[in-house]
Amino acid sequence: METRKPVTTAKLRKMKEDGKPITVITAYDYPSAMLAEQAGVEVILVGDSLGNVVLGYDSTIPVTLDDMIYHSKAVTRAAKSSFVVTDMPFMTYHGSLDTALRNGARIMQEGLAKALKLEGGAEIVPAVQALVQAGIPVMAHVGLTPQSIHQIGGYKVQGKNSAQAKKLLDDAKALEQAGAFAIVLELITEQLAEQVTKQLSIPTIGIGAGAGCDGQVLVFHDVLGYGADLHPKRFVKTYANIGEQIRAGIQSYVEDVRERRFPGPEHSFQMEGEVAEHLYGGSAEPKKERLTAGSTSSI
Ligand SMILES: Nc1nc(=O)c2c([nH]1)NC[C@@H]1CN(c3ccc(C(=O)N[C@@H](CCC(=O)O)C(=O)O)cc3)CN21
Ligand SMILES: CC(C)C(=O)C(=O)O
Repeated sequence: METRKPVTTAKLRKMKEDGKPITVITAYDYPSAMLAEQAGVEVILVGDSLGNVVLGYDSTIPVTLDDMIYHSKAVTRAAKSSFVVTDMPFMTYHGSLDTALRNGARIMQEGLAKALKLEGGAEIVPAVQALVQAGIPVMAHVGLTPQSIHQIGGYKVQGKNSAQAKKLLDDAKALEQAGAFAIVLELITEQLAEQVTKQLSIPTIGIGAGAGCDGQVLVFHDVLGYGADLHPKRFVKTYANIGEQIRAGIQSYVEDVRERRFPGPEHSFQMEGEVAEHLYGGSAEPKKERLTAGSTSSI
């Protein structure tokens, strides 16, 4: 069905040059990645936001390297042509470069991601350089960096005063210089994001950063209205309400079982008459109780 050529970093760069918006969504498992792939996104991000939306933590800090690898494995099995980027989680690319390289290698070799994403500015340039020199594409991430939430003190717009805006622009340039192939701009003003986008030649991918970025990323569960951690956020647009559909579906199932409407004869297997005869001397008629209750199941 999907005949698209695999997306590459070169293609993303070309899209920026051609002014074509780059589409990115997170995914954390096989079916969600399969649906994102079929919908035609260029990039699937295995974000450490899985800590919030899949694992039920209240930040991304508890997410481990093994968590990221486990979810990457499921996503990369489904993503035939989308470019899969996986977050390096909290504190796995700090300290020695050797540790950053070893952790990055595990995500690439076991998770089969095509690139890694790292949060931070100039301070992570050595880690970005080391990974890029090892042949790994790196996506940078500046602005609101949720792994530093306790230092930042809240999920609020970053780079608002001129000194902070200048620092963010300098960080972005340093990350491009270090070899990053793209950069996420999270929760910054539209004007600052436009400046960064103009001054860099690598694509900028915005979340809560306005319309001037080269691409946009949102969290799967936010886009679809699916489950936990869904207090409304200004920068999110919700395109479906699958949480409601899932709850209603489960409720119908529960009611059908309680009212003996499920399973119906079409979901059940009948014994051969002579086996029934040998077993209990009866006929192989389906259960009486169910016949009187009737079946209302659809499909
Ligand atoms: N479900 C989900 N979606 C995300 O986008 C997301 C996560 N989880 N977890 C990891 C980080 C955390 N993120 C967040 C979380 C909250 C806000 C938030 O409440 N923002 C306020 C803006 C506050 C201000 O005006 O400064 C908002 O109303 O959007 C923003 C980003 C983005 N990431
Ligand atoms: C929100 C995106 C950019 C992210 O970093 C994540 O999903 O963890």
